[in-house]
Amino acid sequence: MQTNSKIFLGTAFTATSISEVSILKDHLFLINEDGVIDQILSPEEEVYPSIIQENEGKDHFFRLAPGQYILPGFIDLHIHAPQWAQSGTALDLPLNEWLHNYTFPLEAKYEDIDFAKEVYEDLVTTLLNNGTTTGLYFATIHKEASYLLAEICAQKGQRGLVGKIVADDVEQNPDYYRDHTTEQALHDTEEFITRVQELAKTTKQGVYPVVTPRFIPSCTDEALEGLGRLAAKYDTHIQSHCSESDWEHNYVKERFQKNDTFALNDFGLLGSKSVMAHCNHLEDEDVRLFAQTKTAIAHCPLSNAYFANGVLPTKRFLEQGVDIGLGTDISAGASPSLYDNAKQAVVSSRMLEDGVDISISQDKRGVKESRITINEAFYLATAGGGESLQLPIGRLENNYAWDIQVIDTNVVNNKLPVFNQEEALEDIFQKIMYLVKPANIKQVWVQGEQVK
Ligand SMILES: O=c1[nH]c(=O)c2nc[nH]c2[nH]1
Repeated sequence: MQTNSKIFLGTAFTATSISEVSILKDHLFLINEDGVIDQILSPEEEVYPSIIQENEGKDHFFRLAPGQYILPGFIDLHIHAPQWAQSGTALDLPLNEWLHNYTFPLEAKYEDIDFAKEVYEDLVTTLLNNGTTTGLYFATIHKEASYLLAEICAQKGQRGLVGKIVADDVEQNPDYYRDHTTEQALHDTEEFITRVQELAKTTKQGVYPVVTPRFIPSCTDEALEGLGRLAAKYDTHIQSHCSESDWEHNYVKERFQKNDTFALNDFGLLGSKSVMAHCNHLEDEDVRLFAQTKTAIAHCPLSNAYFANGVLPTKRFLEQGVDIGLGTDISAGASPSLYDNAKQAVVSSRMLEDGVDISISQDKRGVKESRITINEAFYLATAGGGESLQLPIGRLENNYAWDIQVIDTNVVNNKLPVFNQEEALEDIFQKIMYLVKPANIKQVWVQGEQVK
């Protein structure tokens, strides 16, 4: 091993397929200077005892305590950073009214860089404390505050993918919160991309600029076209909202006589580095287009309960070959925790399968074979997020980044109900997924560096 590298000894869980979680009991994880997993050794390997003997007690050797476990860090595919300031409030209106009555007035305040600093620092720290090692963020229309968010991710050690929002349509956006010309919106986006790409050169874990049309209703055709061109020119990630609610889905159909997916594709906004939030209203041809273009979905189950007018058929879309990860969608989803969203993804899928209106006969009430398991929700929060972003993250495998959370099941203020020292590790894993709180997340590491 190279010098200055790190070695971890402990039991870990990692997704090896959409439905399978592999248990790496008492394994050694050898991490290189770039913060990448170099080797994973099981106790059966010949060199295993000698590596422990040579390294135990040194600064770079980390042995987990009894009751502690390693999980990959979570990957949050959809966060509205400015909306952290209203999380847990203002969820009483449908999407378009919510945007105009609460969200645009709040986001307009991020012209004030001091306000942005206060909120963004608190949010990035909170997400790290919840085990989120990578975040895909919408900022606001303001280029300075958007850049500040990328800087804060860089400083705090989180892998941040950040977009300056574009919203230039005079009809759909209020005067007080709008890109005032399309040219300015595209110019600011290009400047933002090049500045963040410069910042990335000095950031171990990576920060990435993301081309971010808020959603089709916010943008003129010229802006959407220009953003497609910028994404291609700089090979950036792309994010937006797609077919989220009945209102939004129908608005796009009326404007373009086609669905969101095909309109976005015409503007060059679908592709292997594109992540579209929600997508609850996709039809079969839309799903095929996503699979063909390798466009991913950010599934935000808590938010969907308020704004989507339906449940994402996660199981079916996964079977149709679409990459899917999980998003908190702060603040349409009030919780900063992907644990909460993983649980909700399971719950929502069960309700979709069974149906909810008992006045309808049982055989017609639900959508058969829709349920997902907690293993599948774990896949979405980890490996699925990595696939969606096309980054080597979200799995404990050679050549993946050492982005992990150390879970302590024995903390005083949230001890998990493990009473039998011989309890099956499969069951302990499920208890972790259902019951962990930030207090249990003892350490967080990103790209081989400790950030909590
Ligand atoms: O959940 C959502 N949050 C938003 O901020 C937003 N903007 C457009 N569509 C949206 N959906």
